[in-house]
Amino acid sequence: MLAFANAKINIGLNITDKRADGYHNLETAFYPLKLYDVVELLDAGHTHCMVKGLDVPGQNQDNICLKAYDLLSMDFNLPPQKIVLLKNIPVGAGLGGGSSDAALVIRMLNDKFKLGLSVVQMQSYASILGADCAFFIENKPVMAYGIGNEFEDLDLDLSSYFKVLVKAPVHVATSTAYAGVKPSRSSSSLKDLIHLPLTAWRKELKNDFEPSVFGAHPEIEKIKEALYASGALFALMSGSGSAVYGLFTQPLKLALLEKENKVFYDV
Ligand SMILES: C[C@](O)(CO)[C@H](O)COP(=O)(O)OP(=O)(O)OC[C@H]1O[C@@H](n2ccc(N)nc2=O)[C@H](O)[C@@H]1O
Ligand SMILES: Nc1ncnc2c1ncn2[C@@H]1O[C@H](COP(=O)(O)OP(=O)(O)OP(=O)(O)O)[C@@H](O)[C@H]1O
Repeated sequence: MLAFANAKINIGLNITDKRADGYHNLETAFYPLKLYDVVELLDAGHTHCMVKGLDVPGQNQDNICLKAYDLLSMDFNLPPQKIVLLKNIPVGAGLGGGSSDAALVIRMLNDKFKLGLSVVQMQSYASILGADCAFFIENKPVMAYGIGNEFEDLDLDLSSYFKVLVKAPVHVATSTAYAGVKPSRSSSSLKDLIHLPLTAWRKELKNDFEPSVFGAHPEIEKIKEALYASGALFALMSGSGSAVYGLFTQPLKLALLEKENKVFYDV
């Protein structure tokens, strides 16, 4: 069985407070992108993971895909599987690639072995593996709250915009990025602001990770500036970075940015 795990972007991200368990409450919008890892499940003599494509830091045995398998194995009698991951979504980019792979493994195991799990049950398994993992079970635009695993439907369609994603050669670890932010409650809620015309987003929407991540890596801020200078209606760093996206009315090529960065078009 073979399936595709998509990336996400955050459209606005307010970090509202730090919780007693060390995690942070936030308010964000998740939007799925057309940028994919590929996951294949094959029956095998023993369960293991093979990674191809982009380098994933750490050992294959620590891959989050195996954590997803192990989690379901605690409740179901699953035959051993070889999990082949073709990694294409940049890592340490704020695009949720690892979380998406893990959510996809849960969905694939549910289908392949007819486990009968509901969406809510799969979301609750996914939440154990990562804060934003549950989003990838349904993969539809949502407002997210709590630690990023409480959802409200969001009526948002960006399919008419040409989306460009730029990944600087910098790995930003999520935990380091959270440690750099001082949480604060915003006076206006993102849920209201996101329904303003897209041309107002530049002034109204923010990502609370940007000040500290841009401070540590000025080249990421330069990418955002370059996207605006090239005509983006809206540009923002995704999640904890380092990827930055731009929304354009027309297709374009950003040859200068391609020199130093990986640029993905029409995502
Ligand atoms: C930055 C975002 O991509 C925004 O959507 C997500 O919040 C990241 O979610 P994620 O990668 O699934 O995060 P996890 O793998 O669960 O957590 C990684 C680390 O990030 C921090 N973390 C994560 C989520 C959250 N709401 N508060 C946190 O403080 C914690 O230090 C945690 O140890
Ligand atoms: N399948 C996977 N894909 C990506 N990273 C993985 C995977 N499995 C384990 N990891 C570990 O997770 C780390 C990436 O997590 P981090 O939160 O820093 O990045 P991210 O790009 O925001 O991704 P995510 O939101 O999916 O966690 C990697 O350094 C790697 O050690």
